[in-house]
Amino acid sequence: MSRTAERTGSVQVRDVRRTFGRGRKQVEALGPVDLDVRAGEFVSIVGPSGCGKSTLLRAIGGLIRPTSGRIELDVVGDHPLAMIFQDYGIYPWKRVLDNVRFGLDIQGVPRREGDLRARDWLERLGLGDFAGSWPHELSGGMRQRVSIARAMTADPEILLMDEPFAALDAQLRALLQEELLQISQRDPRTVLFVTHSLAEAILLADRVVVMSARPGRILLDRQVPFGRPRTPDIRRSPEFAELEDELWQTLRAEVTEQLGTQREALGGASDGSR
Ligand SMILES: Nc1ncnc2c1ncn2[C@@H]1O[C@H](COP(=O)(O)OP(=O)(O)OP(=O)(O)O)[C@@H](O)[C@H]1O
Repeated sequence: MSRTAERTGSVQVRDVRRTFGRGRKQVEALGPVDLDVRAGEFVSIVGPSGCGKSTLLRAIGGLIRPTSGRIELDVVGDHPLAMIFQDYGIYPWKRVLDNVRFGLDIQGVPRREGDLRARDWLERLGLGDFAGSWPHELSGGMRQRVSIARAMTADPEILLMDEPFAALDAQLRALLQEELLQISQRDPRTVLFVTHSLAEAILLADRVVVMSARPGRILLDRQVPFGRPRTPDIRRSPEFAELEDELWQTLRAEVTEQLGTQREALGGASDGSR
């Protein structure tokens, strides 16, 4: 059983802002954002392109510092977080098993135990026969499974997933969504999941948060009206369609506004050049 049985892994984001650059090149990327995620809760984050979703995730993951505000994680382990990115983040020079064991190697877990845990997750993700393969020998979907296996093997209290399925074709994406749904129900833990797909967001999460155009703030925070365990069949229910529609209405307004601003900026630039 994972550490969430001890109810750790909650996340508190308080009045967090992040800017990049200085002077005229300064970009207000994020905030102010307030967000509470309970231990064991799965929260999906959606928002227009460039609104600061990755920035928020990277700040929670400790990869960047907020410009202001604070982030608190209620965790007990020394390595409480794992991140999964769109580009898989696996090392081409390491075989599959070594990639999956990598986080454990860093934690100083003995190799034998690391191998057992890594093989266990490779089996669960249908990659048992590929432990000795090189990443280039795998398909995109298999590589993404390797990065999921690596994150899960580390048994993090908090899992941060940044558009993990964006690079996959529609069928593979649907398959991995279903696998992730099963994994997250069998082995619950705190997950923050960034996606551009509203249906994916609802299928997987307990809550969906919609962010505004940059600098991203939280516009809508909705509980998903389906308990656990659930199956992908919920996609066919009227409640699913209703929530998807509500999220889209909010998101649509933001995307439209963003497009308008971009058009104005382009129009201004071309006027100026005439
Ligand atoms: N290291 C950086 N230096 C300068 N600007 C940055 C940096 N990282 C992000 N930004 C800017 O901050 C804004 C938010 O970026 P971020 O990647 O967080 O958005 P996002 O919502 O994840 O976008 P997408 O949905 O397209 O992946 C963007 O305008 C981006 O250009």
